[in-house]
Amino acid sequence: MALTGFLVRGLHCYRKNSCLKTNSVCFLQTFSPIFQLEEYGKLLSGSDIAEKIQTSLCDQVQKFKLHHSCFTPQLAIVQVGARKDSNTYIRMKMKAAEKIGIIATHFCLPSTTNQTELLKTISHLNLNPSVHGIIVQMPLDSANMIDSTLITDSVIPNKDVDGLNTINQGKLAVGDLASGFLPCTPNGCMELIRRTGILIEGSKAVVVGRSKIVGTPTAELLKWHNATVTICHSKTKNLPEVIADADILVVGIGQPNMVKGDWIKPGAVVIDCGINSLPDTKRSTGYRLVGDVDFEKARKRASWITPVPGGVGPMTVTMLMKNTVFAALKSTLGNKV
Ligand SMILES: Nc1nc2c(c(=O)[nH]1)N[C@@H](CN(C=O)c1ccc(C(=O)N[C@@H](CCC(=O)O)C(=O)O)cc1)CN2
Repeated sequence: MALTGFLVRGLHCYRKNSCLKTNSVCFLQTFSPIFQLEEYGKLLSGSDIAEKIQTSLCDQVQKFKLHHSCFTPQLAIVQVGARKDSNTYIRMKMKAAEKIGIIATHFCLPSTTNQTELLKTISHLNLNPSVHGIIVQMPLDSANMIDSTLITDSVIPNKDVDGLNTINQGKLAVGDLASGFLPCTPNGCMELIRRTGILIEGSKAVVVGRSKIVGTPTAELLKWHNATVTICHSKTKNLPEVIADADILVVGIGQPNMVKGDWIKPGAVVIDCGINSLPDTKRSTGYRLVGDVDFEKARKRASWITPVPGGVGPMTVTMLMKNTVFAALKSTLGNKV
């Protein structure tokens, strides 16, 4: 391990106490720096953090039920078509909801569904007072042309637990992080970054990708947490040089192993939002999942790095659950939340 990497890690770890998967940060702060001379960045396990948050959400729901016996958060998951990946994600959402005490209902519409029919389904859910949160699983797998922005905008803002409605995205754009819903993957990324203990304020953050679901809102969140943010996209020149300056790197471009390990600044926190499936004949499934970052090489330079699978994905599901519980609390307590 290069000395620079070791020093950066030392500083980074010293800044703030953090609640982590392992007790490694406290360990580093308390004992001899020699223990910092490890060769690899620490794994930032979204699976472990997600499990802890889900347990705490479950406790909150149970406690609240003691005072409001009829309190049961309800989530409607709307799917068009039957994409295999979407089926997997919806199964994960249903499982998490059950664990927490949220009633999740899956509305599975055929791929022949047209825009008018989909809008009608959403309108019913908007009007149903027992439904607190609505998510339309993306991408839509329809044989018809459907305007996905029109669809996400048709979910009323106070049930938009996906945070993709233009009203909620607008709130985020102007720095109102409290009154609406934050989109799930970006909120999950922030939670992961916070748990490393890195000081976000004043840090240099680079976000690769400008999608509505990941890149753009993550950049907004980092900006409102006082990082200096650079957004990169397909037309960015000198991407490796821009990435080399990042204390915090968030990547969401959907291109397997696109970000190379030697582009990473030693000591950087690396959050990989990519979930790409590559053929792998050695596995019974016939494929393996990889992120957008070349994990094996990047972990030799990063201070913290998320794996794929088990990184950002489980946090996305968990933030959806958190938003749903919040939506149910708001609808029960009104402005007192
Ligand atoms: N309306 C939305 N659509 C989509 C969103 C979203 O936030 N809102 N995000 C993604 C899909 N997604 C949630 O919907 C999601 C993606 C990945 C995971 C996850 O936990 N993945 C596992 C691997 C699962 C596997 O075996 O394939 C992991 O990374 O460990 C959860 C949710 C696009 N659509």
